[in-house]
Amino acid sequence: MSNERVPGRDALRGARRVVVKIGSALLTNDGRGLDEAAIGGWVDQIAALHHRGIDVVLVSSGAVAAGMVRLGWQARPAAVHELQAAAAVGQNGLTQCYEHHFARHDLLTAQVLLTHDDLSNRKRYLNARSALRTLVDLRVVPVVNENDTVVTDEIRFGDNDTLGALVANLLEADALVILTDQEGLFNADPRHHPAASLIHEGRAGDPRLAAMAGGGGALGRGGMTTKVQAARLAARSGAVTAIASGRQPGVLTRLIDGERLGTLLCPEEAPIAARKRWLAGQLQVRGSLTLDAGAVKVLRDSGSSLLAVGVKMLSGDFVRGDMVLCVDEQGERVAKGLVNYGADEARRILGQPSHRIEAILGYMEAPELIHRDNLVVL
Ligand SMILES: Nc1ncnc2c1ncn2[C@@H]1O[C@H](COP(=O)(O)OP(=O)(O)O)[C@@H](O)[C@H]1O
Ligand SMILES: N[C@@H](CCC(=O)OP(=O)(O)O)C(=O)O
Repeated sequence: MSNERVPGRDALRGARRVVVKIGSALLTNDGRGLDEAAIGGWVDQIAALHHRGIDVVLVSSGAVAAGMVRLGWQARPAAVHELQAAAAVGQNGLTQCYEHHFARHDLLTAQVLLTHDDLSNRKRYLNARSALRTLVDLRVVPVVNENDTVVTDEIRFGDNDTLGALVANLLEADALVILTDQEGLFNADPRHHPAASLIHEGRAGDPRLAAMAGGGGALGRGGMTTKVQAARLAARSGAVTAIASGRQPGVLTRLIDGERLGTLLCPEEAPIAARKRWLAGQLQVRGSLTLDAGAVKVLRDSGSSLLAVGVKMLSGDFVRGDMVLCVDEQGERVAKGLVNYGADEARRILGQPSHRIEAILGYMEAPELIHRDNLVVL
């Protein structure tokens, strides 16, 4: 065990929002039914992080594997209708198990089942995003899985590593933690190469990693190939990805404490710069804010956050977390960013100093209208 400081590990240490993905092999103890004791242990760690104020969203596989055990099937079926049936049976068990363990910590869970279609269709993407954000704001722990009973090949993610990365993008999470049955990414599959060595840190986009990663075991689907791809996807919105063994005691809390466990894959650029590039690439804006000359100057010259006091007008029907365009009084584009207040609330606090927000709205979501980490100057 090493406590040596490694730069990328600081991003994990400072994480405020984390997506944790747990794979089938771990959850079902290699196919022997849901491993209740292990699940209880991960839930204890997630609850500890939650009580520290860190938002945790869980992406849990295991529906098909748990359903197979409940139905007494020895091998993963190939037929889609049988996979769907197994998933329907197993998802029930998963939900019960998480609900039971989180209840020990007085935490509520919510089952969120998604398909690829839900995230590629703009309207459904926004619905999924606002539902997940609302759950997180309510301090509920969302437990996400693919909606296996309705997926067909065209609309399936196929693996929950990808789903985990897309959820990290959706929620602008700081980190994606993928728990699996190996210590991390090795330079060759350790099941076939016992002398393979662990990669401690790497760049998410490094093509050499993809070459080292192989396919998965009998229960899982994607192996390391999809985990490395997921790290690359997560890096688009600035999230770091850790791949680590779910069997390491206290793995989640130790990772978030910055301990050098598993494999850490970082965005090519610093997380904030990566997030800004991703923001700049988001085409859809839901509204616009007209800034006064002072606000334009501080955004351009000092990279400051945007405060309501510097906004003169707004248009559009946006909700908290939507992308809006900031323009100057001549209508020139100045910046784009994710707003902390929906249009109705924003209208009420326009031109007001931040210390008045609570008196006007009855609560304060954040002192700034757009935080500088979520703002990109054009
Ligand atoms: N380079 C590698 N390093 C580590 N594991 C690898 C590598 N290449 C392939 N694997 C395989 O990936 C498996 C984990 O992926 P998978 O079976 O899909 O698990 P999960 O259910 O956690 O997603 C490991 O058990 C291992 O055999
Ligand atoms: N939605 C599927 C997950 C399939 C999957 O990606 O499994 P894994 O590779 O173990 O994460 C299930 O719950 O069985």
